[in-house]
Amino acid sequence: MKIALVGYGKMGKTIEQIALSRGHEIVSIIDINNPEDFQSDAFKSADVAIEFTTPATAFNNYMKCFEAGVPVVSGTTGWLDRLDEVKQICEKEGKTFFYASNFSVGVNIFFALNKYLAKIMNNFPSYDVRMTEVHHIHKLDAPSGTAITLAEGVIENLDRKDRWTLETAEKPTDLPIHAIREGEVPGIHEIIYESEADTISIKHDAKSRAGFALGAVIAAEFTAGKKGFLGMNDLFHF
Ligand SMILES: NC(=O)C1=CN([C@@H]2O[C@H](COP(=O)(O)OP(=O)(O)OC[C@H]3O[C@@H](n4cnc5c(N)ncnc54)[C@H](O)[C@@H]3O)[C@@H](O)[C@H]2O)C=CC1
Ligand SMILES: O=C(O)C1=N[C@H](C(=O)O)C[C@H](O)C1
Repeated sequence: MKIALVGYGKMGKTIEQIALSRGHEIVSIIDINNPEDFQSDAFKSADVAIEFTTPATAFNNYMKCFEAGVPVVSGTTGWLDRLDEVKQICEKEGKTFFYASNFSVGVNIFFALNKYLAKIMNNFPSYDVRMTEVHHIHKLDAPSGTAITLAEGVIENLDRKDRWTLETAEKPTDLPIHAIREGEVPGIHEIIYESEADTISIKHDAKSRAGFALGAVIAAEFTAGKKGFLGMNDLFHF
């Protein structure tokens, strides 16, 4: 498969290694200094573009990929206020877009576990819930996209919570997310339920970026040749 990389930072470089090891060809690499390459024949020849850039640049990159007729797989976080626009473009204009706040298989198992635990906790009101996420100091957004997805999973399934907040809960129905930035941590997410009697927590701790990158390449293999708005539920049928 012919892959274009949009964003050649920590994730772009890890994805390149994994894509090559799975027999794919990297036909174009676009970073901040060569946006004109979106119009190149090499970029247009790609079966799929894998986009990992920044919250401020992702949406514009998607539009450039769509204009070039190249399906997009993206994991960039912090831009989801424009998610509905992208979904509408896919629906109305027949474009292809695969999004995941976290591509790691382990985190997607963890998402399912989080929802199940939240459902159980409806019967146990003595437990309050909070979340913690830890990432490297270079990360631009807080809370992480994964933490937001986890918070949405709790809110959809636990009747006593109706929104997430960063750091402090303003009312009992808030789910607070504590975001820590330290060293080169690839990503840790923990959901903590605490009562007077005890604490129950579930935690995912990424050992490196390899799991995210492998998931993104598997998603790209799945996406090539498909139409519409796609996500990890389409891939793994959770
Ligand atoms: N969904 C997932 O599984 C994962 C998502 N991420 C997200 O992916 C994004 C990127 O993460 P990293 O690679 O660690 O960041 P990074 O900072 O190492 O790389 C970002 C790259 O994008 C480039 N860039 C900036 N503006 C651009 C533009 N207009 N066009 C093209 N390239 C541009 C930068 O020069 C840089 O090389 C972040 O939003 C992060 O939260 C990171 C890991 C996993
Ligand atoms: O910026 C990162 O590094 C990561 N970002 C994603 C997020 O915001 O959830 C996924 C992963 O946690 C690493």
